[in-house]
Amino acid sequence: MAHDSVEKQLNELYRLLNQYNYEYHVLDNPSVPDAEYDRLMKELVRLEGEHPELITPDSPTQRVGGEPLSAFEKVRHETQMLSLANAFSEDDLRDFDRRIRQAIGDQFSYVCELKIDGLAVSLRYVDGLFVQGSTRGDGTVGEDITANLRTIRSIPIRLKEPFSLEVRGEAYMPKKSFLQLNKVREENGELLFANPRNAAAGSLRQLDPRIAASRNLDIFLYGMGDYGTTGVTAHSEGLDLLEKLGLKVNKERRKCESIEEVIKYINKWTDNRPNLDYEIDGIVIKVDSIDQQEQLGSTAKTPRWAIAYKFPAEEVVTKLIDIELS
Ligand SMILES: NC(=O)c1c(N)nc(OC2CCCC2)nc1O[C@@H]1CCC[C@@H]1O
Repeated sequence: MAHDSVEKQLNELYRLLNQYNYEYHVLDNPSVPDAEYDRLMKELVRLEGEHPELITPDSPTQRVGGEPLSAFEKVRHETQMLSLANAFSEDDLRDFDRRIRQAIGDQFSYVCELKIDGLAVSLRYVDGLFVQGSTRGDGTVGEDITANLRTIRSIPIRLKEPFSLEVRGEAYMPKKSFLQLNKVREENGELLFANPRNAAAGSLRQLDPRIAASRNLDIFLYGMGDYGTTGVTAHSEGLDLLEKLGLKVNKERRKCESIEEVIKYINKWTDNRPNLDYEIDGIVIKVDSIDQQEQLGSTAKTPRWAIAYKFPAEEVVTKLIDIELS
């Protein structure tokens, strides 16, 4: 390496560090020990220190931005970020299924996804480079939280192929990180977060990206702003494409050929939910074909081709608070 040009050395370090970061944070399957990653990162920091003019925004050293922002800019979403109508029972699911069949007939498939209990966000990539990230907001206008989203290690700064697309997903805080964060806050006499969703939302609304970087946030992507240029004809294909590009997509997704299969999937995850290391508040059910989604259309706020089955709210064990009788 010593004789290569500095640019070549930098590019090789980018390539290795991005690959190892992807294996660790997206595949959860590192091929080298952490010490090797740290050694290469130190080497990159040293080399960039000697040649600061060669530092580029997609360098692995640029994930955690510099100064805190004074405020968040507004971002208008190219296509509206819809929310979901809810189903609370098997009957609600059968009504949903009946409405679909009345509209497009019986020849269609569903895709079921775990409903991640976090904060809906949008990531924009241009020629493969992560250029902007924002909150869903009211579905039309959100807040620019690019600096905070860059700190999420499972978000690639550069896609594996130079696609320009807008992807949507749920940023979340893993259960373990939530418990650890509240333990530290309790020790420091600070207010505790009520649940991982609030902790994730609170972390992404920090103006100082170093705070967001310290919160061990993660993300699952679940869709695109529009499938137009990708040539994808089904939602399930779209998710496979996002995975191919290096984005983190939840592996528990499942194609279902009938509402019966959907109900079996829901029952499986009702029981298995405690074993996940992130919180889910339900199951999202979507018609798979993009053409059929377009035939079904949307209301002002929610698609007619998707619904969220919500788990019954767990009985909240209210901790008896000893009230000091003054
Ligand atoms: N939270 C989720 O895991 C999730 C998901 N897996 N899939 C979708 O699909 C969108 C696409 C069209 C309407 C909803 N949305 C999700 O969360 C939504 C985002 C906004 C409100 C819900 O949290």
